[in-house]
Parts: sequence; C-alpha cells; structure tokens
Amino acid sequence: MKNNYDILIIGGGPAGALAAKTAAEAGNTVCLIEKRAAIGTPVRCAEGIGKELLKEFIKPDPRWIAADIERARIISPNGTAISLEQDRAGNEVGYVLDRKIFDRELVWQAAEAGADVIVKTRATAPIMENGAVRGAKVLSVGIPADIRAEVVIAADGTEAQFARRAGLDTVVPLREMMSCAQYLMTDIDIDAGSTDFYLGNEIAPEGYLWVFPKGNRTANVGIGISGRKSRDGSRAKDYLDRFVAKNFPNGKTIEAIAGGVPVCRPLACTVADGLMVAGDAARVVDPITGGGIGNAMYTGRLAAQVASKCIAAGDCSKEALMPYDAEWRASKMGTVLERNYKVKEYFVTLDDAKLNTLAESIAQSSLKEFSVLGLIKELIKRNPKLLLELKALKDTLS
Ligand SMILES: Cc1cc2nc3c(=O)[nH]c(=O)nc-3n(C[C@H](O)[C@H](O)[C@H](O)COP(=O)(O)OP(=O)(O)OC[C@H]3O[C@@H](n4cnc5c(N)ncnc54)[C@H](O)[C@@H]3O)c2cc1C
Repeated sequence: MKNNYDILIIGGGPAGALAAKTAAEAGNTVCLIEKRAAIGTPVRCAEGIGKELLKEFIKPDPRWIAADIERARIISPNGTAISLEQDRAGNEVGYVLDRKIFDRELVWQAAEAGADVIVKTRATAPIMENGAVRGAKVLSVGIPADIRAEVVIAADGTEAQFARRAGLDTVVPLREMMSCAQYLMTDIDIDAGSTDFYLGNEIAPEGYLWVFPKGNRTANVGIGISGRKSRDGSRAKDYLDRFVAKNFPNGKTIEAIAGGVPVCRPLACTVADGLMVAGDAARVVDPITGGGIGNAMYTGRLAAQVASKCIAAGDCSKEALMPYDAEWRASKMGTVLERNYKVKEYFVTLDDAKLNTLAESIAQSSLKEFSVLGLIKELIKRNPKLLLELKALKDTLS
C-alpha cells in the first residue's frame, strides 16, 4: 500500500467501484479501500435493476445475472395486482443480479484499469488540513496508517460516516430511514418472471414487501418499513415472518440480513474541499422503488470524471468540485429523485382502503410504460381527483 494517491475511494460497492475504474482509466493514481474481507459479501440488497439502466454502465453477463424479469407487479392490501409489463420495444423490465459476483466484477474492472484495491481496510477519519480533506486515517488489517490524496471520494454507503466526520450533514430523519429485513429463500412457489411488491399498512407500514425471484424456486423475500415504525430491523422482521409463514410455509431460509435504506432527499451538498460523496452516502436512493445500484454507479462515475479534471487543473477546492454536485442534480436522476420523493411523501399517507381503490381502478389495464411516471399517469387518468391531491402535495412541499 502506497501512502499517496491522486484519488482515494472509500468503499467497494457499486459507487466506489465505478469511481475507481473511471479515475484509473483517466490516468490517475487510485486507491480503493474496503473495510470488509470480501467485496460484495454479505449482500444487503434485493438485487433488482432495470435493464436499460444497467446497460449504461456494464455489459450484462450471465455470470452475475440471477434472473430475467418480465414484469413488476404491485399488489394492493386486498390482493388486487397491477402488472407493469415490458415496453413496446420489447425490452424486458429488469434483472435480479447476483451481487456477490456483480460487485466483485465491478471492482475487478477497476483493478484491471490500474486502481489499487485494498480490503480489510477501514477509513476511521478524514485527514483535515486548513478545513480541507487531504486523505484518510485508516486501519488496515488492524494497523493504523495514513493515506493521502488530492481528492477523497466517500462511497461508504448508508452510514455515510466519512462525510459526517468531514463536517457534512448526513443525518436522515428516523421516519425516512427504511428499516429492512430480507431472507434469501428457496423451495418456494413463485412467478419466476415477476418482481412483486406488496403494499398495505398491515403488511408493511409506510413501506412495502418484495419478492424478487433468483431462479430455481429461490427469491429475495424482504421488507422495508418506515424507521419510525421500527427503530431497528427487528420489527421489520416480525412483519416479514408473518408474510413468510402465510405465503411460503414450506420455504427454507438460506440467508437473513437487516439494513437501512435512506428514502430522504439527497445531501444538501455533496462536495467539500478535497471531498466528494457518491452513492448511498450521498442519499441518492430512489425514494419510491428503493433502487440505488444504478444511481450509485452514475454518481461514482461522475465524481471521478469531475475529480480527474480538477486534479489536472491543480484545483480540488469545493468550488472546483462543485460541477459534480450541479451536474447530477440537473440530470435525469436528480429530477426523478425529487419527483419520486414528493410522490413517496403522498403515498405513505394513504390508508389501505385508498390503496385498494387506486389499484382496482387500473388493475385491468396492461401498462406498457414501466416507470413510476407511467403508473402515476395511468392512476390520474382513472382517478382525476388524484391530480388535485398531487398538486396540493407539490404546493405543500415546494
Ligand atoms: C434490504 C435492501 C434492499 C435493496 N434492494 C435494492 C434493489 O433491489 N435494487 C437497487 O437498485 N438497490 C437496492 N438497495 C439499495 C442498494 O443496495 C444500494 O443503493 C447500493 O448498494 C449503493 O451502493 P454504494 O456503493 O453507494 O454503497 P454500498 O453498496 O453500501 O457500498 C459501500 C461499501 O463501503 C464499505 N465501507 C463502509 N464504511 C467503510 C469504511 N469506513 N472504510 C472502508 N469501507 C467502508 C462497505 O463495507 C460497503 O462495501 C437495497 C438496499 C437494502 C438495504
């Protein structure tokens, strides 16, 4: 391990891996550190991703695709299902990945591009000089060391500890931290081509429960509920256990995980002097779908592109790094995050009767557009009063 790099990346998830690959390809000296012993393990994810989104970053490979998904179904409390199907061009809606292999592949590509990848190495604090981040203090296999860098990209996931220690406000309100529990289950009878989302306050208060198939009668069966309903994974697990006992009484659990998904607005600012924040640490998970893999890869890549330019120009101040913050906010991702945050704030207020009414109104139509926007448009078409409610919500929030 050297102790001086152009770019130091903290975290070997999708954000960190794309940042490291992009930065190394641009000719920088790059170090990616990961606190865990093995990249991608344990998996804290339902592993679903849209096909078109994935292809923006990597060529799909059967080694890390567990299942091809043809439709997503949203199932209301009384069992009414809305099916979101493939689009007119025939694109299937998505994949369920095998992230143990997928995450490793991304990091492998970064290493092949020239990045140093060091596991069992945890960033404990930023190295601060005159208010600027100049690297990180680390514990590498338990041994303390300093790694200096022109720019640090903090891609350390939901806890976002590095950015917090560098002085950024990363606090997520309790109600906006989804408390999650998930089982990888086998021997269950499911529709192998459908990712299913179950709604309802008895099933998953202010959240949803998902079944994402992984082939061979195996699936990720998980739940996310508002943190104010569950301070840790334990109450989420109670709801999940009830669902599993009722729907998959003969299923076997292979793995169990708990975790948090921030369904809040992104950080107010994702740069500081010598520091950029990407992926979950920047709070760029979609507040409705809970999808964060694609947004992590997008922000990781963009952060490295902007950092490379700043290093070449010899200025890594907050002002110089700011185009990263401005560009992702103005991007399609930034626009969708803001819109979906507002829509999520509306949907969490709905009781089960309202959810049933909305679902029943469009259950018979086969939706061609697989997107939150397509779903909302269809709901408004069938329930014109909804437009007024959403407008009122927009006025309240903006
Ligand atoms: C239960 C659950 C289900 C989900 N389902 C989906 C889904 O179906 N689809 C989807 O798109 N998204 C899903 N997500 C979200 C998705 O997993 C994340 O958005 C995505 O992994 C974010 O990537 P990242 O690189 O920002 O962070 P992460 O993947 O969390 O990677 C951060 C890495 O940083 C490392 N790290 C942390 N602190 C340090 C430190 N101090 N020093 C060194 N390394 C450190 C961690 O060990 C980790 O490897 C889900 C999340 C959860 C919890």
